[in-house]
Amino acid sequence: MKPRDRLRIAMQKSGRLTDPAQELLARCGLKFRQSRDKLFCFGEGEPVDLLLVRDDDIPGLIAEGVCDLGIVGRNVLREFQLTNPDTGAGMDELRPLGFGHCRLSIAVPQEDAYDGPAQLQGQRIATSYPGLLGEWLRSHGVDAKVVMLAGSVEIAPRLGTADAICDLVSSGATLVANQLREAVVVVESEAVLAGRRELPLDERGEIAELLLRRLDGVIQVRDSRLILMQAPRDALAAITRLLPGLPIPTLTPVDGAPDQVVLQALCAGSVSWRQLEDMKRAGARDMLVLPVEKMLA
Ligand SMILES: Nc1ncnc2c1ncn2[C@@H]1O[C@H](COP(=O)(O)OP(=O)(O)OP(=O)(O)O)[C@@H](O)[C@H]1O
Ligand SMILES: O=P(O)(O)OC[C@H]1O[C@H](OP(=O)(O)OP(=O)(O)O)[C@H](O)[C@@H]1O
Ligand SMILES: [Mg+2]
Repeated sequence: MKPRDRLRIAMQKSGRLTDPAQELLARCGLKFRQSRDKLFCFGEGEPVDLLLVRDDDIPGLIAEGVCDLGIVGRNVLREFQLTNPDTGAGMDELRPLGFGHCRLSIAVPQEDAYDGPAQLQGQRIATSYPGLLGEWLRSHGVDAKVVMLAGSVEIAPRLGTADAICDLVSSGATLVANQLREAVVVVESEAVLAGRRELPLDERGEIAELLLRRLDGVIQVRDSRLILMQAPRDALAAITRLLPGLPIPTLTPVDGAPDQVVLQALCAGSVSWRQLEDMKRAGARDMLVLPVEKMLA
């Protein structure tokens, strides 16, 4: 393979992870020129290009060295690692990304009660995730038959081809529509940044490090709010106790009002109206709550 000096990131071409992944990369300052076939996007500014593919292909592309990093569901990454132990061993989940939340769960027909793993002994379980299901069954000492299906897994019990299923669940609506009940969670999933455990030691490694630092800055502040207010000094203790995430505020004196300060704090999580009203009752005024775009410590 020809050596590359540009970093290449794989992401889903079209699906649930596409928009949030694109938005995340944009927040990291990456801009791409879309090529005509829209499978390869050349990065403008930073030497980082994008490959748009089926999500199932992402771990393999990283393992083969075609891409350096990928944005993919933990469910897909782990399944690849379990079913490709040799190539999958050097791969890692570098960062959880906080979107694409779902879970891989075992579900049984609604009329069946679920009273533990032993109930699945000898049953046929339909899934697109034989690696993850197989690992769960082994670790719970259950001997069951794994029935592999590429899609529409939820219909298998009604067709009589399986007794239970193991598939992704988000709202649970698909399970209900197929008269199934969620019995047990096998994996909690979200989108992750996947990559090889050892980043390349060359220029690409340096770009990857830079990207990881930017990503950390974006992830860290994504749910944060900067709060500004004026407050009497003697109310500071009470107000600080009301700040979400209990941050240590920065205080600035107010000219001509020695008993007052301007308080600034980075709060983890949003600040509700109720919290603002409580702070106002404690003596705060002129409160501003601002979203935070980036952070570099
Ligand atoms: N309700 C959900 N159902 C399925 N996956 C979800 C859900 N919510 C989040 N996800 C996550 O989004 C990922 C991509 O889901 P999507 O349905 O877009 O994939 P796909 O149909 O396999 O797409 P592709 O065409 O790329 O193969 C899943 O692997 C999972 O990690
Ligand atoms: O708990 P819910 O919110 O109902 O989501 C779960 C369903 O979503 C996914 O299917 P998707 O809609 O992507 O269809 P597909 O499997 O045909 O791609 C998944 O395979 C489940 O069937
Ligand atoms: Mg797929």
